[in-house]
Amino acid sequence: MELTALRWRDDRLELLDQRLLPAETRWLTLQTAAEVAAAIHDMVVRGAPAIGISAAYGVVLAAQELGNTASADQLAPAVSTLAASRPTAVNLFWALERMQRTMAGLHGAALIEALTREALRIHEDDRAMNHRLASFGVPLLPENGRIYTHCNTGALATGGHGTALGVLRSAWAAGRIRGVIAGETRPWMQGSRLTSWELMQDGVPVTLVADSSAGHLMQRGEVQAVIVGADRITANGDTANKIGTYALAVLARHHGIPFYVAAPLSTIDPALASGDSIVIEERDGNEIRCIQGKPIAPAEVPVFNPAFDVTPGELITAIITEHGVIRHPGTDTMAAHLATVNDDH
Ligand SMILES: CSC[C@H]1O[C@H](OP(=O)(O)O)[C@H](O)[C@@H]1O
Repeated sequence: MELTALRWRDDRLELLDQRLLPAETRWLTLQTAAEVAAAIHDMVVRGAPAIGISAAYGVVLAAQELGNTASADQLAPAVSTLAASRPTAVNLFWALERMQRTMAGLHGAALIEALTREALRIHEDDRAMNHRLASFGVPLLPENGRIYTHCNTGALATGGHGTALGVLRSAWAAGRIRGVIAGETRPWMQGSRLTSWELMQDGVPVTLVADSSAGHLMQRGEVQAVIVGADRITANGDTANKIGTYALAVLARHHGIPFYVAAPLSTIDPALASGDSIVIEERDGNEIRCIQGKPIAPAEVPVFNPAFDVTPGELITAIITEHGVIRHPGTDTMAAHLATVNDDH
């Protein structure tokens, strides 16, 4: 059975609590929009697409609570609560906007039914889209290469299969690559706790490494390409992704190694001209002072804990979406890609 981070069952949202993986598999059942917003903020569920899908179901839960009084106006507070859960991944706001467009002219049971259909569509579309995205990404990877990836961009971060990790899953299944190197991804350890766990379940050869060894591995010729996900891509191809991504892009450029970003169209934010405008989430300092709640630093030491950084488009070899490949990301190539999408839809 395909691994999933979330499921909609009996009109309730069930989330796999990713804070406990890989030691414990525990599902939480959520009944309100406020519970979903808290789960997103606390990273019970994380990953840009998975955050958007969860927020969409959060709107359905809010509408169910309102019942016959459900309307766009009545749902506005719940939408605002969900929108405030995390600031960087644009998929959250994209999904909420799709749900708001669905509300037009509907009330009560009809509104609840329409919102439920839309949330399920967002969920199913994401899983199908990841497989299409992977089909464009696999041919880009060096044959028999070992590919470095950062953070977690798999089934646990999306509606299923994954973005960057979806490309790697499909590449392994196609016999294209010989394995994956997963960076542990401090401080939240998505690489060690989630990516290595996902890949081992699928029998994909994975080697877990400390983030700090990435340059050494590239210098020794152990890495043939890097592929990562994204949380927000601006009109000129600048890409916000998990903290540490920018350093990997600089290292890859220095060593002449291709650097790919895999992300759905819902992660592209053409309203922002460049990465300078992206809000970078700062998280609690104890995520760095502690590991799994155990102190590894003085309790009062000042901490700076940005959850993301921005990689300039000129350091990215190509951005892979479900619609194709954007080589040499920049304002013109991004606009051309989006134009072909509009032409096809
Ligand atoms: C396809 S997931 C995209 C993105 O989300 C992750 O961040 P977080 O775990 O904090 O939600 C990471 O940046 C992934 O690359």
